[in-house]
Amino acid sequence: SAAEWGYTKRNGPFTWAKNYPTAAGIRQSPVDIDTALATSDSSLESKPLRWKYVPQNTRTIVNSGHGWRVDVDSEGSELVGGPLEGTYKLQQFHCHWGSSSDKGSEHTVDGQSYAAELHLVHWNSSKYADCGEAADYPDGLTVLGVLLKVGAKNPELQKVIDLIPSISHRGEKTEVKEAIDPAKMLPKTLSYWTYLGSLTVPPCNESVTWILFKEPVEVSEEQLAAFRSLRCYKRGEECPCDEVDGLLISNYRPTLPLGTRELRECGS
Ligand SMILES: Cc1cc(C)cc(S(N)(=O)=O)c1
Ligand SMILES: [Zn+2]
Repeated sequence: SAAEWGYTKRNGPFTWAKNYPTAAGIRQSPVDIDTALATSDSSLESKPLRWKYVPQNTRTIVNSGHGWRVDVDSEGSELVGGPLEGTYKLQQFHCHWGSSSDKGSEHTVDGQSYAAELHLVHWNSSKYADCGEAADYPDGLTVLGVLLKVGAKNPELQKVIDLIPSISHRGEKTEVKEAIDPAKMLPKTLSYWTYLGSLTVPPCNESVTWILFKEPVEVSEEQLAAFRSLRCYKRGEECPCDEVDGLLISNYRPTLPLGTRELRECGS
């Protein structure tokens, strides 16, 4: 419907606050990472970030109309340590990109955009029953962010790309037959920045502890082009968005002010 949020002039990030007032809050994401502001924190260094994923638990990939999303059976996964209290479980992962590879990441670093950004969404299973409930609490969610830059073809992400033709239109979904290992999409060095923020999509709940790895991971131009071949409208319907024939060529939210929030870092 026309009211549906998106990334075009008519329904894009600058219109979201109309229907989703939280989008105008003071704990919003993404933000520009001003590396000079980051404070290193010994407590982060003393509790290394640790994760365990079950590749066989990656279930389905869906075209949400806002991008692709791989839904995961949370059982057996866990993320602990670093800034986190308790255990978080993996719920889904997805990506944000731009119409050309000079932009597309959601977070920027000292004003620099990357070509894309991968998000692994986790929910606090120590305190809440599921992701939906957790999304309503300030300590409910944690998203691991990975900056993607143009380079070599990413073999693990290629398993996602191979499925894109079968979810070309909004609402289409398919089984993930070949297990995708989220751990293989993370950078080698585990240095990261962390701050308290929000979902970067409506309703923009202010319930996310962001952990953004410092080291970018490579993805090829062809793989980025595949992301941009997704359509934002349903098969058989005409294109509601004023994008080039409804292609999802860009789905990143511009940065919001960090304000008085603390930005911490772990590792060089
Ligand atoms: C829970 C959730 C859902 C979606 C679609 C996207 C996010 S994000 N971009 O904040 O990682 C979080
Ligand atoms: Zn995201």
